[in-house]
Amino acid sequence: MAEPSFPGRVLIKVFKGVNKVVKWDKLPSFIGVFNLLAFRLELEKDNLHDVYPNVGSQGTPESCPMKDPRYLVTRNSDGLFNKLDEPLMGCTGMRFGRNVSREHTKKPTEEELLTPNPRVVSDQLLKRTEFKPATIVNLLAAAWIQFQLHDWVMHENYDPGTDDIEIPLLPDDTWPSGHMKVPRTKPTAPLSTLDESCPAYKNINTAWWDASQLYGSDEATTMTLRMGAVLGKLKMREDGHTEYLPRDANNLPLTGFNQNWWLGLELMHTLFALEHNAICDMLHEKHPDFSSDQLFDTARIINCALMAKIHTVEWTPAILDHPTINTALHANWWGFLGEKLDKLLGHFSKSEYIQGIPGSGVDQDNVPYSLTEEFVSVYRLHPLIPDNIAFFDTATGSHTKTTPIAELAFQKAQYAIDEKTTFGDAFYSFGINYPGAITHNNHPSFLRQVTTPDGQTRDIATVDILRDRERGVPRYCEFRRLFHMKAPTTFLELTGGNKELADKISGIYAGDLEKVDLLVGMFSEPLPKGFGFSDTAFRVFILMASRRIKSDRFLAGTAWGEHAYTKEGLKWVQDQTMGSVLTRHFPELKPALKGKDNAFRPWVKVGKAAEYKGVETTA
Ligand code: HEM
Repeated sequence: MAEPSFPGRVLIKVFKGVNKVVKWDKLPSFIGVFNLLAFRLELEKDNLHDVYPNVGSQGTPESCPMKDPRYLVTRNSDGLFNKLDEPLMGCTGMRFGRNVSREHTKKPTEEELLTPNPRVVSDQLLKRTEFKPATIVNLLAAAWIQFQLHDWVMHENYDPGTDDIEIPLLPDDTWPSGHMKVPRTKPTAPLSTLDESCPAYKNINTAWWDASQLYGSDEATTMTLRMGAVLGKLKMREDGHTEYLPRDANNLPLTGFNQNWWLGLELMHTLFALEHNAICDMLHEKHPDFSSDQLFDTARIINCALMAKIHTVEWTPAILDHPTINTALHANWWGFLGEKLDKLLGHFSKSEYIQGIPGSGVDQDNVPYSLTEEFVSVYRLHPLIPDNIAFFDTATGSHTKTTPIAELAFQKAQYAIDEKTTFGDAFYSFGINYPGAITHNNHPSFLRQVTTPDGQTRDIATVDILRDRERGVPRYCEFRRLFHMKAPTTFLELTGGNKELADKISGIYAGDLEKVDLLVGMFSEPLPKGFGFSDTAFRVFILMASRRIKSDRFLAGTAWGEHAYTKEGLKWVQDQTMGSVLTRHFPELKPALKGKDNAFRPWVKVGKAAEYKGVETTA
């Protein structure tokens, strides 16, 4: 919890008054950014909650000594030593924190868990009836966010059959086997009596922005991924002119985190593994004295920071296409001085407002860094996934095939790359395919009956509802109040005047607005102009997006500098973009990216691609 300074308190108060008359998104953007800052300061004060009983749980230099001083300037795969005096902070296996105080996160009774029936919510409110595209972004934006999410979070569930939740099915439900069972989330061992009534869950990935989805969340995995590669590189499988991610015995990719795999993740992981290897080549040329470990370590922090920058100044402004957000997010990275002046004058100020959060000094707002249950909930963006992908030839734009995602998922993800489709073609196709809009009745059919490689068949829409309840995430109205937002007082207000939707939701929730699930509420509320997801979700992002950078020694702290990154490395981070990464590895994409300053917005339809009239690329 961070008590704001006097000017901060004034800012919060002023904008509380202003927002009674004008909402933040309607203000001119140079005022709106201060409104967002006021939100952030208030959220930092009230919405960061540790779930450990004492600070000792984050480890001490004595209980967890750093045996190899290399970790002063490079990341440890387990997430250790990011904070030197509390070395376990953000590590693999540490608990998810909370954005609301724990008395609001009680474990539900079985009745609360299943009311209203989550399968009914899935069937009536979430099931895709027709594909509704999100036309402000392309399909790379969907793949990117899942790729990032796998860097930050993942829960651990019980093995199927050990402790299942059985979801009652209505008589006409066609679910196979007639029984829908979902293994419960595994709670961590209680450390206090509070943990009994409000269980805590562990994050099986590191919570740091350390690209653990690519490099692994433990040192042993990282070593495996490097085995057989030289000069600090990640191992790839070469086949003619194409480099692929290597496979395990089950034909799943060998990478840092390979759950919930599909072609989108195949593309992202391949691209950033290639980028890692290109950074190693650059470093080797400039620093021929570097050992393989030094090359790996340095390339990893450069690659991680580049991804953090791409996410901050490219992905987020693409999906939240609003001038105030654009200004605020560029200020997060570059400060109000802006990119051009930062590059011209060099990094001279420690103020995050003047030159951005990187290098401005670590601050965890007096709460140990973790990602939170509420953060996971607002990232449940499964409607982004379409059911089919249309593929095109990069050179001619000719349509080559349209393939159901089910045939491009898990072990089959690499099958899209064949004699007709190169990686370049697949990237190009993602550049002009739309993801689904994050709204009602748009969860893909593929994910509403999906069998994962562990043999479980789940309806992810049902699971999305169930998990938030199970993990004690407040329902929509309470969630909004706890995030300092006004809760709606009627169903009609919730849906912004959409009577048909309001009546439908009211019917499902038996007229009790307080019972409306967070996800359902977020999908119902009217969006600010240009927004791809709800203002409610955005409040969590305002807080947590800055915190991910500001808490991290390798981004905000003492390890942000030439001594760790090298001069060339820092320049690489600051100069490269998603577009330059794509065209470095796939130069054939240049015509499609011509004139595009953001690779997550729909690309140019080259040649014959414009003739294709399928829903995948045509709004
Ligand atoms: C084809 C693509 C995808 C597949 C196959 C997939 C599958 C899954 C599965 C099986 C789970 C675990 C469900 C459980 O709790 O039992 C899950 C969780 C989740 N997915 Fe996806 N998903 C996909 C795309 C996405 C995308 C694009 C997002 C957007 C960020 C996303 C966000 C999440 C989140 C936030 C969770 C909860 C993670 C946790 O419990 O820690 N997924 N997904």
